[in-house]
Amino acid sequence: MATPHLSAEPGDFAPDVLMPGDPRRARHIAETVLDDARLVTEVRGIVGYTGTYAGRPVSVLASGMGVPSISIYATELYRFYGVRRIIRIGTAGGMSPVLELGDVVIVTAAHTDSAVSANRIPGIHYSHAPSFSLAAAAVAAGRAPGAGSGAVHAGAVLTSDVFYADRPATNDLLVSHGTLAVEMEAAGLYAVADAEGGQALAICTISDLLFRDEALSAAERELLFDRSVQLGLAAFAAA
Ligand SMILES: O=P(O)(O)O[C@H]1O[C@H](CO)[C@@H](O)[C@H]1O
Ligand SMILES: O=c1cc[nH]c(=O)[nH]1
Repeated sequence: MATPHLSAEPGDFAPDVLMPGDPRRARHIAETVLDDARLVTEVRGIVGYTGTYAGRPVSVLASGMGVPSISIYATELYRFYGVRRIIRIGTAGGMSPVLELGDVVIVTAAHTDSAVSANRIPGIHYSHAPSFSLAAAAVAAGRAPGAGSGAVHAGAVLTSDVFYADRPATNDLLVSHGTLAVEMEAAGLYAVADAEGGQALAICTISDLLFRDEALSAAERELLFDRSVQLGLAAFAAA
């Protein structure tokens, strides 16, 4: 049975789903990483594919941008399609000066200004955290020999509703409290996973730096995901 946002049939999605924001990135992952990938949904151009990787069934579905969008797709996957684990394959803006373009951040916590989370549990400042086993497995894969060049970090991000934000003082405070980067979905994914009894992780590639005028082109952004996809697949296999 289809949902309002997914035209896939029951059983079309694997229990493990990689979730990039961009539908083109989802197609690229399906075509270059999965074996025997087949299209299972394309409502609103949000494409999803299911195939195998190293003999294990794996799906990839785009999330669109922002907490509301990823919350819809993650809820429908966990609630109606039997999905158990979702790993977001995203980009993020580097806030901490320890980061360089192309570095990978395994998101072990997500602060947020998102209105979606503001009143999730009234009176409570909710902690947005990933599955410990997925995060630990991804960190271990990032430290393994042959994991590729560029640093792999583990730490907190800001999940923001606002892409074009002008808040240097807030950013300084976040960095002084250990925040590494900013993106727009991880906290929403983690909260939905908690609410639906699923597991989740976000692995983000640094596509631009907020403290220095450097950014990757759209084409470079597309190519840089290979390493985070490999870490995500290794985490699925090991966790
Ligand atoms: O590259 P994705 O995964 O979409 O992630 C980041 O890029 C988008 C903003 O350009 C937001 O969705 C943000 O979280
Ligand atoms: O949300 C995002 C994603 C990438 N880069 C940013 O600056 N913000």
